[in-house]
Amino acid sequence: MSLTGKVALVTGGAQGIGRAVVESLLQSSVKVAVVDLNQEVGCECKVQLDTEYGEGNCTFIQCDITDGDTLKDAFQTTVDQFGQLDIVVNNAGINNEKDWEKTIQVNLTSVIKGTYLALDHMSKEHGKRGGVVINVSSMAAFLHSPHQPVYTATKHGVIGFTRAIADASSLADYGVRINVLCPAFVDTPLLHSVENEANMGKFVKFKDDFKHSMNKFGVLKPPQIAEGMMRMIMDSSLNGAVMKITCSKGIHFHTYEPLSA
Ligand SMILES: NC(=O)C1=CN([C@@H]2O[C@H](COP(=O)(O)OP(=O)(O)OC[C@H]3O[C@@H](n4cnc5c(N)ncnc54)[C@H](O)[C@@H]3O)[C@@H](O)[C@H]2O)C=CC1
Ligand SMILES: CCCCC/C=C\C=C\C(=O)C/C=C\C/C=C\CCCC(=O)O
Repeated sequence: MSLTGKVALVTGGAQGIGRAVVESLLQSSVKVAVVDLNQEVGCECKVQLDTEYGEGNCTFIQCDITDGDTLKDAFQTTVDQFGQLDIVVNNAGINNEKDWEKTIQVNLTSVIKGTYLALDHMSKEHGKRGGVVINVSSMAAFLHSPHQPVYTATKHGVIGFTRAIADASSLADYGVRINVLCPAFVDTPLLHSVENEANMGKFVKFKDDFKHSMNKFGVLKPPQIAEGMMRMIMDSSLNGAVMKITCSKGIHFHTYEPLSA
């Protein structure tokens, strides 16, 4: 897939993994809508991106992705401003075991909504030209970490939803590839939330165990995740693919046993 002239929307794009993805897209001459809850960080991000990549190539849209109408407006604003939509990265996520229902809303429900909105704007079913969606899960989807039961559940859910809707896209010829990316630990503000009782609730007592895991498995940098993301966006053979990124194996794909009768 050539990226020249394409338009992307990245949720949670103002910092961390999303910010690294936004920069990689801008480096490939993609126009980008940065959709994020955090007004202050989002505005700072926009100023820095304008300085580095030139004005008119990105926009910041303040949006709480858990508010369905606001998320819908963010998609429409992107299309109104840049004329089309080709790439959607449903990246925004939180770690909050205390307010675990919010974690489900942000990490799973909003990823589903973001995927359906992406299909509204890109699917051949709606007379559009096709495109690509990448949903961000986590290596937590392959573990059963006692520190983060609901976070883990949401990340399992993102994989299940993405593989199923990718099959639907293929069967119904939506022309939209839908893939999922699962990073191991990445050095972002989210990773430091494990220190806080406000995030971890009663599981905060496991924080030393968690730090032991980080030491054991290592911590990636956001540009390493952006590299995997760009591969998934550009490789037109990928639909329903589950990419893992770890310190030990780098970028690789999860494989599933075929079902037997
Ligand atoms: N940092 C890590 O170790 C790993 C992170 N991930 C996943 O990667 C994704 C990005 O995480 P990080 O960059 O680490 O987090 P981060 O906390 O650094 O950045 C997340 C961004 O999402 C935004 N956001 C949060 N709630 C939102 C909402 N309701 N509406 C709109 N924007 C919202 C935040 O304002 C922030 O800018 C998440 O889905 C996370 O679960 C996956 C594996 C490892
Ligand atoms: C333990 C509490 C974590 C709270 C959430 C904070 C960060 C989230 C991180 C992730 O999503 C990644 C979580 C787990 C997987 C990490 C590493 C597995 C590496 C496996 C390997 O290298 O083979």
